[in-house]
Amino acid sequence: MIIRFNMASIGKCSSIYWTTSPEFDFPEPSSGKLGLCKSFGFSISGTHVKTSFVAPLRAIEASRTSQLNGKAENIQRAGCDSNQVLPTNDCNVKGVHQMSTIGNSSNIVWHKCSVEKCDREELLQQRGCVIWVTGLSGSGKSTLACALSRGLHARGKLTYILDGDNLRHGLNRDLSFRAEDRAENIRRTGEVAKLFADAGVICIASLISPYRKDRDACRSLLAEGDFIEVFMDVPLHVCEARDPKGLYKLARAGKIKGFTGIDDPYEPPLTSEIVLRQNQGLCDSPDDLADIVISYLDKKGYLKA
Ligand SMILES: Nc1ncnc2c1ncn2[C@@H]1O[C@H](COP(=O)(O)OS(=O)(=O)O)[C@@H](OP(=O)(O)O)[C@H]1O
Ligand SMILES: Nc1ncnc2c1ncn2[C@@H]1O[C@H](COP(=O)(O)OP(=O)(O)O)[C@@H](O)[C@H]1O
Repeated sequence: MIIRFNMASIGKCSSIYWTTSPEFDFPEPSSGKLGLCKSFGFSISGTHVKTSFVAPLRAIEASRTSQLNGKAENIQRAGCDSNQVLPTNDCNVKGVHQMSTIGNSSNIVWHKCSVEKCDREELLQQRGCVIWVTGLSGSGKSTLACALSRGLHARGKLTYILDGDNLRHGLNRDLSFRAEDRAENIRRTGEVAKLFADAGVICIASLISPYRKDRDACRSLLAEGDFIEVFMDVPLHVCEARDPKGLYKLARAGKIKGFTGIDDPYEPPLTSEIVLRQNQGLCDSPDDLADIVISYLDKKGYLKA
């Protein structure tokens, strides 16, 4: 396993690192692994013919409210009523545009396409969701995220990691570690994670995300069950003993202010879907921890369409 840390100052943040996936071998591609096509049967002159094509999909079925993430403010989308039947190719039905005001954006209209989340899921043979890994710095979030991505990849499942450290190199480079900026960091990441889930991807977000209300706000962006919170329940003294980047040492010495767990709060989840904690003072290996999460996904039906 090769993990290299390069300390950097990006935008308003200092002491952040790019997290590299431990190197791993990709399995040989096997035909049909991702199940691109669904087989449909039809008859020609009484002969049953099987054909394969990407399912044209549920235009007729119109939209499911779960995919509209209806909790995200009062968005009424053109032709998106859950009871309304849309013609196959008609993404924007004329005359039914519904203007909305969302945050500071007014006069905006939701554009819908007949290729939807479930169609992408059919293609990928998995269900899009967000695995939200939270915990103190050094609790093993990034390591778990990589092990999970590796384990799922080996099973032919498409994942993408949104790592807090990494996002602060780009999308979130303008944010500091003040509570408001952490909240904005989590909000943006939650929105991006939601898009990945909508794409049918199993999105693994790994951020300290110290505030319960910020994590809960991300949960509320997704359909019931699609936000899976994983709490790395590793005590501060263990994280501090690990201190792979030397940040706890700097925080104890007062050289980093507002460091989570030292002079900044961490609110543990109260009802997370999965808690990963030490057994009698010993941590399971990252692969064993990843297997716990993979079993959960399997049990809940996320590893098939
Ligand atoms: N003040 C302070 N507090 C906590 N962490 C700090 C701080 N300054 C820098 N770092 C480094 O930034 C990484 C955490 O970034 P996140 O985006 O996950 O943080 S947060 O969710 O906005 O709280 C975190 O990475 P991880 O160790 O992977 O958690 C640290 O390396
Ligand atoms: N399950 C584990 N058992 C033992 N050590 C671990 C485990 N997971 C991670 N570590 C080690 O703990 C340190 C912090 O892990 P990391 O994934 O960078 O945490 P975080 O992303 O939460 O800051 C690293 O040195 C890593 O090798």
